[in-house]
Amino acid sequence: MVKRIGILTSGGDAPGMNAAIRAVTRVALKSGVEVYGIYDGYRGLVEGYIEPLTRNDVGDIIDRGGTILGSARLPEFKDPAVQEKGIMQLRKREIDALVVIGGDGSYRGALALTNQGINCIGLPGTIDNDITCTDSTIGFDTALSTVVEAVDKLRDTSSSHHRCSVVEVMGNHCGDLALWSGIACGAEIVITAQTGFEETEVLERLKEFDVVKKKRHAIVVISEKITDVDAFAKKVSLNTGFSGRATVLGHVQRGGSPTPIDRVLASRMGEKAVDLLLAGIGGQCVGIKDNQIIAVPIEEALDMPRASRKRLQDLFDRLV
Ligand SMILES: Nc1ncnc2c1ncn2[C@@H]1O[C@H](COP(=O)(O)OP(=O)(O)OP(=O)(O)O)[C@@H](O)[C@H]1O
Ligand SMILES: O=P(O)(O)OC[C@H]1O[C@](O)(CO)[C@@H](O)[C@@H]1O
Ligand SMILES: [Mg+2]
Repeated sequence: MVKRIGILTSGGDAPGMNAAIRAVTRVALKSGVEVYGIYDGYRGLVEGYIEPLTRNDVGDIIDRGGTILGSARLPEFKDPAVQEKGIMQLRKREIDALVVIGGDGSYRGALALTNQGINCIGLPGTIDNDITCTDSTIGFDTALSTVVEAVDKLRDTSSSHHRCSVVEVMGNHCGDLALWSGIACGAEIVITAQTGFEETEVLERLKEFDVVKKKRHAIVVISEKITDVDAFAKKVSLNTGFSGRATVLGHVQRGGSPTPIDRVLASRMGEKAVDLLLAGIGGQCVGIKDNQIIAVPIEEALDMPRASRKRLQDLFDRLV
């Protein structure tokens, strides 16, 4: 029977991580399990930056963005010798299981620990929505709201000045933030790793929005890591009737108070993580499918091909 669990947040932070920390802590404490907060992700695990969490420690945080535990990226954690140091820190404190809130990279660390005898459960805390086994990750809905609010504002000023706003959004290699916000904002063009990027074709389409459709503005939402948006905006100015402006939304997308949807999702997922650990289960990650909270082996989750977004992309095309 598990007596003491640890919890850490790892990788890029995401709004709703605090709600998950709160849920895990409170559900565990109510089940008679002690909870230890591990600070700064796997770095804190390896260095022993670990403190007990009480019910009050996780009070007043459900509405707060970021993570009270701090997060970090520690590439060295791929090394089994470094993992061993983390395991020693847990054994010293008789912590026998762990909840890891993070993205796919963090899940790989959780899997490695599970394979060495520390049961870990992964919760999908990332704005990228790039964990295939779940319809939504914790933080995606909030980041999407942030993007939508920003793009709506850019549309106002773009319209006034007959401009094309090229808006770069995060997502790592996942185009969900771009596609969802493109639909929600009525963007003219969405570019993701899945759509591909043919510069001359995009410029031709922009000319058509200007000359044929007589649009006062054009919004191009583009996923990060595809092209240099400043250089592309200059080409828009040179080759179309719009004057181009690039906006990189950047880390503003990672902050802010989580939406109610993210708070509830995080609470439901946190509860599931504790229930799995209480049942002696590790090496799984929690997801939501068709509004049901599920658990999938981490290995399977990491191997799943990304779900096709063709239907949503087709919808976007029909709405333009
Ligand atoms: N193969 C691996 N084995 C062990 N640990 C890993 C592995 N890959 C990543 N990690 C650990 O997980 C941390 C977070 O991974 P990563 O930077 O990929 O972010 P993430 O969890 O995918 O979140 P996000 O992509 O949302 O920022 C890494 O810094 C490293 O400490
Ligand atoms: O905060 P950092 O380390 O610059 O990482 C940025 C990356 O993290 C994320 O915000 C979350 O994975 C990605 O969208 C982005 O590519
Ligand atoms: Mg990732």
